[in-house]
Amino acid sequence: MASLLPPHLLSGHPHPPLRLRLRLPSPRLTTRPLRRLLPRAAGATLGTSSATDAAMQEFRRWVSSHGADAGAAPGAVAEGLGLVAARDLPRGEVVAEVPKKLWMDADAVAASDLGRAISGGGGAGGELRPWVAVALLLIRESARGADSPWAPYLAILPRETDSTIFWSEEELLEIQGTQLLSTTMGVKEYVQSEFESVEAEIISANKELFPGTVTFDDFLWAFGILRSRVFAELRGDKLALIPFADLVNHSDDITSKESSWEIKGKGLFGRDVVFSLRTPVDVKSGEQYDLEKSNAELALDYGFTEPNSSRDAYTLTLEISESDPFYDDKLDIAELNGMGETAYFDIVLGESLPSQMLPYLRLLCLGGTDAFLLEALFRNAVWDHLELPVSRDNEEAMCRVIRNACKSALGAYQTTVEEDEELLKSGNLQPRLQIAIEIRVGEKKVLQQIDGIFKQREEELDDIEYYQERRLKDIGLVGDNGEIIFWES
Ligand SMILES: C[S@@+](CC[C@H](N)C(=O)[O-])C[C@H]1O[C@@H](n2cnc3c(N)ncnc32)[C@H](O)[C@@H]1O
Repeated sequence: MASLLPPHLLSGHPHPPLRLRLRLPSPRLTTRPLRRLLPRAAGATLGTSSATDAAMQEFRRWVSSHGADAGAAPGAVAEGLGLVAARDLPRGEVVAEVPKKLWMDADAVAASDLGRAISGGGGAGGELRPWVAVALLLIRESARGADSPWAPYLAILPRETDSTIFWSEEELLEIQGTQLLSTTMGVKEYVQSEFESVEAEIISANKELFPGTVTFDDFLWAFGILRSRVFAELRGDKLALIPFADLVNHSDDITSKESSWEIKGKGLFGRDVVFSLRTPVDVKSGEQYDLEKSNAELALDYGFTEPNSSRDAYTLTLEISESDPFYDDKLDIAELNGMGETAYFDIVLGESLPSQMLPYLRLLCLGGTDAFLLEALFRNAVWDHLELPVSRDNEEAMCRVIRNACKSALGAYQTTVEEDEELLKSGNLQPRLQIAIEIRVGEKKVLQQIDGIFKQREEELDDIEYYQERRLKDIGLVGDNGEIIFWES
């Protein structure tokens, strides 16, 4: 999905070529100018998180008429719209109870004229990915304007968030060199390709459902809405937009991972399905996000970051090169240990390296006189050996390749950590610029941390105990202080 720059190759013999890929940005940005021709529900203001008073009133009425507003009501808050407690709510209190008929999900698609067109048309329509089907429902219902049963909800949806998928080319320049730019471009390319196929197979074949022109930006809007509002656990076929409950904002005070919602039966014989949301803490704010997300993921999905260093992360992508003379053996060993040809390691600021990273790296770098460890004879024990340093050559190659990769990745940023920190200190930054700076400074710090770990390792190369030494000790030929034990004496 993400576009990758050419791999970093470890050249020279006797070590095999090693491929270490850092996800880096595509050289050219291809953002399209924003253009919206799609009709919108009357009364909607489609600016960032701003709904008109009339639209809000209508939405409140709609929510209330379906009995969804249990303990809270929609209101304007610092993060745009949110759920505002109607009274003091103790922990565990129900704040929203949204009946199934309000959800925008696969069942709603199937019951709509869009669903009939998709299934009637046969072919690819019937195999639509759930998110694509719901995205089309959002666009179709927006096109119906006031006739749509979801009109009051559609009218309060933001036109865009600060997610990087909505950034202009100029704004994206602020994250030049970052992994986030690469991911953002990859996501947009993916959405573009999905759009091209639904445009050809569904949109242009059903002009009566999609009057006017549906643009890529409309489709990207729908994708952005889903990405930022769908509850993480409602994936795949269960994907659903739950109006009203999706007004819950993220609060970094909440550390509970407990799910604060459930889908349950209500009414006579429990036949009416509702989405019930509870407060996870004693306050009015709710929580819906995956707390494990890095700042880059928060920026991509929701358009904000958190000033918390444990959210600064960088993903190292390591890969067994197909041109490695030991490719088959290395792949076999990786697979036997639950890994594959490519491995992704998320490195978090202030945390140690993921435990599998060093063994995997040593495996990639294995060659020359160490290649005997790749023989079938060692297959069951080799991973244990890789957990510890194998040889000076191997350990040195591993440090060199990682440090070169860090150096090259760090060279792609336009600013230094110090410059970014100065900018952050100066304050009063536009939200997107603030996000951009926090992301790029965070990534650089993680890269510097990785480089530092391997620099220190390089300095210790002469003092490390390697495989041969451990082996000699194991079989009693070397004493604990490294002296050779002669049985003749
Ligand atoms: C599920 S929606 C919540 C409702 C949203 N505030 C609205 O106006 O429609 C998630 C979006 O709310 C905003 N948001 C939520 N929590 C936030 C926070 N802690 N800081 C900044 N923006 C936040 C972001 O735009 C995010 O994409």
